[in-house]
Amino acid sequence: MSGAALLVDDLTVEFGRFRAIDHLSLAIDYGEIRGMIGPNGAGKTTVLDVVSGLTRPKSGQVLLDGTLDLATAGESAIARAGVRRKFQKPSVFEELTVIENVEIGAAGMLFPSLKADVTAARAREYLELVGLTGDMHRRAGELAHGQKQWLEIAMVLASEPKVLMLDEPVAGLSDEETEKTAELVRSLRHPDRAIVVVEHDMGFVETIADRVTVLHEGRTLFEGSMADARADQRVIDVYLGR
Ligand SMILES: Nc1ncnc2c1ncn2[C@@H]1O[C@H](COP(=O)(O)OP(=O)(O)OP(=O)(O)O)[C@@H](O)[C@H]1O
Repeated sequence: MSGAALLVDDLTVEFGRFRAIDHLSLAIDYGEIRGMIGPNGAGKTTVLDVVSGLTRPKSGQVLLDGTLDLATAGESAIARAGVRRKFQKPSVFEELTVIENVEIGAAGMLFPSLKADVTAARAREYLELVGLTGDMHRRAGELAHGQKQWLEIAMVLASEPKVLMLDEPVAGLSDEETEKTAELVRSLRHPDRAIVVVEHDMGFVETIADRVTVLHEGRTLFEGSMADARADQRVIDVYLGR
């Protein structure tokens, strides 16, 4: 696939009289890893919420493959179309084993009506990818915080998403775990997949993102490489220099 996976077009989101997203337009392409950064309250989570069908905009569209409008589609239709999100806090089935978690997959948890079961062989492949094969028969509840994050990434991957959204994937992780997560996320880049990462750890973002979008007050302040973002005076003023 090529071209835009997600096309956010003139999106406006309001909570009461507060405008969280203000006529935002942006495109995220297949094959890319996009960092979505900006100060607290900039609107990053709100954008992910609209893409996943949790928040309805006042106006505008979010097109998947130029056709399905995620701004009006239902949550499970969005998931069925291949849009998946890993929330900040890991949510795994603590009582099940690591491999059972992947076999069930993220869809099984969020949308029981979706058939997302994967075979044990496939589940092993995903566990290998995230470095958890040695732990596959342990109870998921016994894993360390970082390992739970990686397990949940394997669960989300099991549904082979075209759009993968990661919400602060390295919050609370050690430097070593952060480095491992960066390596993992880079390995997920695929021509048929678009990856969006919201994160405040700029070192992490720099090592994974092809481009970053800096949001500020619900609008795009900057779009380009992380290196150029660091040198941009407006970005320094509202975010990086603080
Ligand atoms: N359900 C809601 N009701 C009212 N205001 C909301 C709601 N959700 C978000 N907001 C407001 O919208 C703005 C954007 O919030 P959002 O969570 O998208 O920011 P963010 O960029 O993700 O910030 P952070 O980095 O702190 O997670 C904030 O001012 C927030 O208080």
